[in-house]
Amino acid sequence: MKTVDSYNFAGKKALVRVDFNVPLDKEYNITDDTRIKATIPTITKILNDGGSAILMSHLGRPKDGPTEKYSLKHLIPTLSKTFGREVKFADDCIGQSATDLAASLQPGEILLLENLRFYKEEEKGDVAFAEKLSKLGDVWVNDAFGTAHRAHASTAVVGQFFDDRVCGYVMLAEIENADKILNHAERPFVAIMGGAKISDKILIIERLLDTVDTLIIGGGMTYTFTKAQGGQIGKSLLEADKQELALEILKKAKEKGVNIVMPVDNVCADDFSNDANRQTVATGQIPDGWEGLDIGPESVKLFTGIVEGAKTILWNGPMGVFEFPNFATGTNAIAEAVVKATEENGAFSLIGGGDSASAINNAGYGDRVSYVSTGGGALLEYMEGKTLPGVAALQ
Ligand SMILES: Nc1ncnc2c1ncn2[C@@H]1O[C@H](COP(=O)(O)OP(=O)(O)OP(=O)(O)O)[C@@H](O)[C@H]1O
Ligand SMILES: O=C(O)[C@H](O)COP(=O)(O)O
Repeated sequence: MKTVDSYNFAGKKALVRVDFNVPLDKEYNITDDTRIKATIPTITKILNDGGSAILMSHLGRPKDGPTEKYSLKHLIPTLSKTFGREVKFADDCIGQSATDLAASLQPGEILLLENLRFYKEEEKGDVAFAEKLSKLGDVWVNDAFGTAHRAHASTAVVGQFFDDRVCGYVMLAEIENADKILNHAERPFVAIMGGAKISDKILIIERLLDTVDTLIIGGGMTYTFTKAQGGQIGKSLLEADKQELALEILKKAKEKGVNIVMPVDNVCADDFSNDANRQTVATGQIPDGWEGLDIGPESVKLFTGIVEGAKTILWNGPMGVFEFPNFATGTNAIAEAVVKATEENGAFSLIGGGDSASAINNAGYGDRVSYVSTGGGALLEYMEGKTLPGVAALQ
């Protein structure tokens, strides 16, 4: 596999697939720019070599063609600031305007194409669409790890039209760090899985049972386990059809000698809102009409004690509804414990993308853990052992 390090971009127009699928607020301000910052090394290398960069990405999941809400033009001010130069914008990713702008691009210049998903052909992996994209550049660079689990035109199919397919720094770092966890985990290895649904995490949980010493489960998915074991969960999140599966996981963990740790108490609310009335109750004793929205103080003590003694940590998914400050205590406490283990115990800590990454970044801890992944689904699929189409296309 060719990598950015070993490739000389002098005089080349690099067509770079990035994952600029970043969260925007109502005024189109970027609320977490991790994915943009992550691409600085790759783009800087291209420009410093004397090449130019044509950036292509998706944003959101537009259904009906061009939509203001999903336009990548909203990223231009941030990109220009990040790269310290004007970033040009093509208001279409193919067609005459994109072709002309790409053709006139000079060494050291950056061009951003409009949202690829404004064409349904992108997600379909349409070959003719991929070929049109390929005409814009001389070499294809894939640095979109966050979208590498999609076999789309720009992430995979386009590769066949280039002699030179180059793996970017983000992609390399993501794979290297995930492999450290999968293949070289120092013990004790503790995985913390949270978030809303068991169904999204089941494959990774099963895979982890083969490698971890302790699996901590928190967040909304714990209530399905509690209910399956006969506990009272009030109106907490429940995947009723996954109760069997929950019991199956517990059984498998026992067989494999993995210690599964779940909350012993929960902060519950009488309404799904930050200002709801709150009470802390033991696990399995949530009254009717109440729902668990965070782990309780005893669980925080239990979980952080385990995390602080770990040598390898994988964290994916929040411990509660951390978007509500009154229910963010558990998630923030885990973030602090991960930092402590990393700094004081020399642990290697990898934070799975999406919500856990924004929780750790918003708490200001992004630089104090070993690695914050830019991938959500992509990281999980990689860790489940799947071949990612975006990686396969580079090989
Ligand atoms: N007890 C709970 N009740 C309801 N929702 C919860 C609860 N705990 C966590 N959540 C919600 O789960 C969501 C995140 O769950 P999800 O399964 O999407 O995790 P994730 O985004 O995959 O994690 P990551 O992004 O770190 O990979 C958050 O929006 C959070 O509010
Ligand atoms: O945010 C992500 O996980 C990636 O950008 C992929 O987006 P998608 O789930 O809409 O394909």
